Amino acid sequence: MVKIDGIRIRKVTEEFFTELAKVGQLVEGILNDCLGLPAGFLKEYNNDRSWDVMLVFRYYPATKADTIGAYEHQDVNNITFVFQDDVGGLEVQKDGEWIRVTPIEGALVANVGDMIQALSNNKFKSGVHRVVSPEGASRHSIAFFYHLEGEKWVEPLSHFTEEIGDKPKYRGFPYKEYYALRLAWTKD
Ligand SMILES: O=C(O)CCC(=O)C(=O)O
Ligand SMILES: [Fe+2]
Repeated sequence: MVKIDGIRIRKVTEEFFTELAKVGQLVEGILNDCLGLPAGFLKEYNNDRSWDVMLVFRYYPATKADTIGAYEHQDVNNITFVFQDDVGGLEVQKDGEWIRVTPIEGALVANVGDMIQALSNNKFKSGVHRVVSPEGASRHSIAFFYHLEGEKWVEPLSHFTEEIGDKPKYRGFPYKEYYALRLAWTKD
């Protein structure tokens, strides 16, 4: 019988969550600089961590009828971090081709989400990805979704629109509106 130490699991999970939120801030700072935004802009804008979520997944082995663990999608949030085990299966789309994200021990996959795409007026695109079901084994992964707080107003930043003479490709919206639409869409 497996003995489960609930208190320890909770402690480790909370520590892990806290550390991943810090990684989120770090990578967001790198994106901020790569996008040419004023220093600390995204940090100040995305200053509420109450919508961040961490999920643990188990993907069952492929069957004849079912070979996809997670269908092609883009993440709704700012940045997602994925730890996948050595079974693999995560794929990212580039120029219409699916490219395998090879598992590397200890590596963290960082995925740009829809909010970075909207804020940057498509300068950085949200990555299209999927998970193919493993052959003859189950796959496990942990995903940390670095979000915006729901009330946060999202619109293409002036840096990528009026300042360079480009039209906004998106209207402004509160993040929770888009999030609710995407959740409803996933349930269909
Ligand atoms: O399990 C994975 O590797 C990725 C999961 C994923 O793409 C998602 O939950 O949005
Ligand atoms: Fe995803």
